[in-house]
Amino acid sequence: MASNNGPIDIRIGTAPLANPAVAAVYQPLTTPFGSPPVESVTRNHSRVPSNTTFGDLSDLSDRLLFAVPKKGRLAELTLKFLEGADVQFNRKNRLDIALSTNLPVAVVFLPAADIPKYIADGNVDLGITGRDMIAEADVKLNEVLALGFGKCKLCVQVPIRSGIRDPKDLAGKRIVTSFENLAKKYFGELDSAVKSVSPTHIEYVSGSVEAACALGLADGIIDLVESGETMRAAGLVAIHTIIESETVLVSNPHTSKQPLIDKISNRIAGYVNAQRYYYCTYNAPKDRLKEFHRITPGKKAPTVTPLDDEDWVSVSAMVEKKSAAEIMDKLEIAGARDILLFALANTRV
Ligand SMILES: Nc1ncnc2c1ncn2[C@@H]1O[C@H](COP(=O)(O)OP(=O)(O)OP(=O)(O)O)[C@@H](O)[C@H]1O
Ligand SMILES: O=P(O)(O)OC[C@H]1O[C@H](OP(=O)(O)OP(=O)(O)O)[C@H](O)[C@@H]1O
Repeated sequence: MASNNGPIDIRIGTAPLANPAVAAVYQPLTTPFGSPPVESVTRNHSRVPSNTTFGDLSDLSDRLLFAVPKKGRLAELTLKFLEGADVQFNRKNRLDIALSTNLPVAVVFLPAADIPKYIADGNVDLGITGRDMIAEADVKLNEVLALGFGKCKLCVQVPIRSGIRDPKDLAGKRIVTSFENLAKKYFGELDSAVKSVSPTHIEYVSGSVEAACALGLADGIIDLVESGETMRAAGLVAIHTIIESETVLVSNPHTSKQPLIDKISNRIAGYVNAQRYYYCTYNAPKDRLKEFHRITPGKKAPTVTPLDDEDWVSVSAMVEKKSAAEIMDKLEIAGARDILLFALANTRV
């Protein structure tokens, strides 16, 4: 995770600068932690040399800017959500801004840790990132939708062999983390509560946090835990959860693009819903329909269609993925035949 310490000079993309339209967008930018903000570069044409033509990019200011993680574990899955919402775009090699070809949207690829601040400052309208990143950036955003992936906990961890099991026993000691602000807040309060003589020392590292204790750099760490495998492999144990996180769709509360945000978030909600269900269809003996109704009640009720055999009907219903195998077993035992399970591309409720 990137540090939020002070201005960092970044470039949205690197090359090629030969095309003046592209060069206009490739001005060196500063992050929202410095100035000028991205918006003034990408949307304010006065910063662009007068002989520059924007070409395809001239309408950027009319587009909804949609920030997505450019790398890391959220990046690939996030693209599936854009596909699910039918936000089509062509991303040119190494370009970090891609214009949608079917919606007035520009997709902006940014580090997940920077997305909350860009949205809060109005530099982009909509974005996908982790709740942990939003808490660390300490900004107020509209949470539009939880996306059902990237679930993890931010935990205080200590070496198992240290014997420490109460975070209060870390007051005044050394903590290493990528979540510097949350760590300072948590241990600041803890130091006051236990009236620690010296403040807990918080050290920022950008990755491989779990190595810090073994290397003698820390008495404890604050890091993300999902399966707990990384933690256990490093001989650590979690002694407190600071926040629970999940990947979320978030927007700027003052955006002028609300109608388009509603349209896109509705489509993404349909896609999220589709990930939870399968569509199940099977043939069932007509005289036992009540029993099948109980096994697959569907969202409202199962669809029952007559077959060219008066003793049998075709039944279809949505079933939750997590219990799909169990349901298929029950259907088969109850006498259903030709049981088929289909993945859903999208849904509307
Ligand atoms: N093990 C995990 N399980 C589930 N979600 C996770 C896990 N680790 C991280 N996340 C989520 O993914 C987000 C991005 O994590 P990632 O490690 O990809 O960070 P990054 O800084 O964007 O990328 P990189 O580590 O490659 O620099 C985290 O803020 C968190 O919301
Ligand atoms: O509980 P687990 O399932 O083991 O997942 C937790 C690990 O996942 C993340 O690291 P990541 O793999 O993204 O690498 P990083 O340490 O370089 O950020 C996080 O920082 C933990 O180290």
